[in-house]
Amino acid sequence: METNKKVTITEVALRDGSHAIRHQYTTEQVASVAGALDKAGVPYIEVSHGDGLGGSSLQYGLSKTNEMELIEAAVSAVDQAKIAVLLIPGIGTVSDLNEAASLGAKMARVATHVTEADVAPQHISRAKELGMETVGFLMMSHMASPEKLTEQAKLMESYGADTVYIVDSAGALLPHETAERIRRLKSELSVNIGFHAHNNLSLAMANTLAAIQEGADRIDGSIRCLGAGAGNTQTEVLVAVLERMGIQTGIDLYKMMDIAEDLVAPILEKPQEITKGSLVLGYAGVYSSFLLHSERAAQQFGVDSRDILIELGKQKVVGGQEDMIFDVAAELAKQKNSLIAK
Ligand SMILES: CC[C@H](O)CC(=O)C(=O)O
Ligand SMILES: [Mn+2]
Repeated sequence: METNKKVTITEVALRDGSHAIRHQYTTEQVASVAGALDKAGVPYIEVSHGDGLGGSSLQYGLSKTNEMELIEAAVSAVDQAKIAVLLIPGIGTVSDLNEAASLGAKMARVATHVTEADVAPQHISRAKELGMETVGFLMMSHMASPEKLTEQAKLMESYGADTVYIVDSAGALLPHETAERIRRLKSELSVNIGFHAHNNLSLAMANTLAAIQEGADRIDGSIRCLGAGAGNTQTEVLVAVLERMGIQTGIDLYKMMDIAEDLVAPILEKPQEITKGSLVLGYAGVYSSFLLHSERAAQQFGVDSRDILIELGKQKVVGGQEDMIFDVAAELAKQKNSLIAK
């Protein structure tokens, strides 16, 4: 692998990690983690509800703290780092984006299902008008062929995205599939290409390195693996690995290790690991953010959460269809009860 290369890291624990702690971040936690990440040299820190701006709802999970207060706290805590926000059109609105920008957010990551980039232009243009850096974030990328993904990535580029991300929302991609997708985007687009992994099949690091090898410019990580499902590529580990490979991130490894240990570990309800539930997310190709919802539905309906996830995978359920989790659980319970009654 080439050396003297540079990779730009976006830390997503304060957004993707929100799923793992049921959106219970406090302003104190966000300010202390963002401030410490800033001092460690992390260039971009994403802060929002797990499902992006406007995500706080019964459908996606209510936030303990209004995300605008979290964004404001993060902005005040940093000197060099830029605060990013995630926005899924339809969940987040242009007025959410206006408010986040007025509070000092400098990057908008506009996220769509991998085949639905065409819902993004309005939000990308508004973010640009607001002077924000823009990212087109193609979620559930394992569900599209490399050809389809390239077509959708080109749409994001045509709307003005400065960077286009391949997002492995389910942690389902294998390294050769990641490499193939990044290679195509690098050869057919002119903008920066990014990669966002989930570790459900223990492949986040392998996929990330495959992406970097193919020329990915930007990589997402979550410190202490604090992200949905089994978490993302673990940022402090990535910093160490890239340092060993001679790839520059500008991030201080010792400081990151201390933040992980002293500030982030205490936030976790339990250590991040690949549980049977998160493994099935990757195996069945289901949104990582569905994990806790499925576990709750399994308990409520007395069924196995793995069966719910496998069925959701078969039905190719996508983000925004969280209500299907309960429908599937209810259907499985009905089938189970009718078998018992026979
Ligand atoms: C529901 C939004 C989602 O968490 C965005 C993301 O990080 C992903 O698709 O992996
Ligand atoms: Mn994610």
